[in-house]
Amino acid sequence: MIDTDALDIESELRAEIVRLNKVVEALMNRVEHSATQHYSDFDQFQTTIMLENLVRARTKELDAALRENEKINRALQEAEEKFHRVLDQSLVGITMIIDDRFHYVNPKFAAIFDYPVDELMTMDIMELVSDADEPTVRAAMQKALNQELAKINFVANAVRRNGQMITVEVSVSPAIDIGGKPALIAVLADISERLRSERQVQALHEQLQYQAIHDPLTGLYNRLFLNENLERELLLAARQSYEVSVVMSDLDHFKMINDCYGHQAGDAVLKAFADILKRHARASDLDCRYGGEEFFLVLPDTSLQTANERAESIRLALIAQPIAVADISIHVTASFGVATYPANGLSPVALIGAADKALYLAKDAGRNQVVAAAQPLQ
Ligand SMILES: Nc1nc2c(ncn2[C@@H]2O[C@H](COP(=O)(O)OP(=O)(O)OP(=O)(O)O)[C@@H](O)[C@H]2O)c(=O)[nH]1
Repeated sequence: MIDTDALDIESELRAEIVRLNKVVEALMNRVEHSATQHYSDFDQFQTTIMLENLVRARTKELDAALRENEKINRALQEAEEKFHRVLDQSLVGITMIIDDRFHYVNPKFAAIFDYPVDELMTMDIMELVSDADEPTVRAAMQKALNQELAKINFVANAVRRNGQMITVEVSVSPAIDIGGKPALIAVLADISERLRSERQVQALHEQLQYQAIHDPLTGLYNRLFLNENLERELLLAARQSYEVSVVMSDLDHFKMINDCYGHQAGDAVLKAFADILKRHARASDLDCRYGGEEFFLVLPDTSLQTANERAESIRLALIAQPIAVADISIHVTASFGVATYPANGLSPVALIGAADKALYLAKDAGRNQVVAAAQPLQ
């Protein structure tokens, strides 16, 4: 930007110096002319010398003022050059907007939107804003024009020259006066890549959290999750005085399935049984793979009898659904041991022990059956 005031002063000073030099020249001519014409007297000569001295002194002052002005101009030019260099090298986009049009954009701003600077200077700023975010941008600009806040920050979706959508973070300062018009200065950064990375990190974080507490084969909770949560369930039950039942189940002769049909078929059976458990679980239940072919259900606010009935319906569902693996259909059964807090155990270890004991009894009694923990444990 050129400082027109400084140029005006300089040309005025130069004009006055020229005018004064002409005055000196005219006076000298007059003295010489008077002397040759024999009209001069001593007073006239004195006055002329005095005037000449005055004019020379004034010329000197003006010369000094001119040099000072040149110095100021040079300083201004240097400051402007430095300012432009900073703007040119800025890693954020910077623009000045007057009447919704670009009055200035730095190279980074043009690079963010992939437009040549000249083309941007012919555009309305809303051409860069996504339709959905136009109201947000308009509202922010209005606030800046109204001088409502020291700084207005917002995030909006914008459109590059090739139509690609990007997300930009914008900071707009309150309007300043440029040539009698309100001008907005906005600083902007393309945060699309940062948002993408943040979303990836978030997704990875969620995936790791999921993997930490789930069994990868069946998608059920794992034993770690059960250990961390059963105690909490029992504490809640104690506080609110309700029963918590647990069901431990184990596929019958599972080793034979592996041996006869292969490990992959065994995996398919484990998955199919897990799906049955998921279908039979309420939102408040915990369905876990306890290990190998052993599974565990925690049923809050459920009596021993209800838990027994629910285990029975799972047993029947498994029988009713032969598991298809490739072109064969595998018939599988499972045994179940049921125990209830507080009757069969007060701690997670005691409760799991009671269910395990009942399961052992079910296996021992010929498998494919549900056995409830018979006697309250001490
Ligand atoms: N396919 C597959 N097999 C597994 C997995 N985890 C454990 N097993 C197998 O499960 C079988 C468990 O066998 P056992 O503990 O003898 O029990 P079982 O054959 O089911 O006999 P009972 O429980 O007495 O009815 C073993 O052969 C393990 O190798 C798994 O993730 N996938």
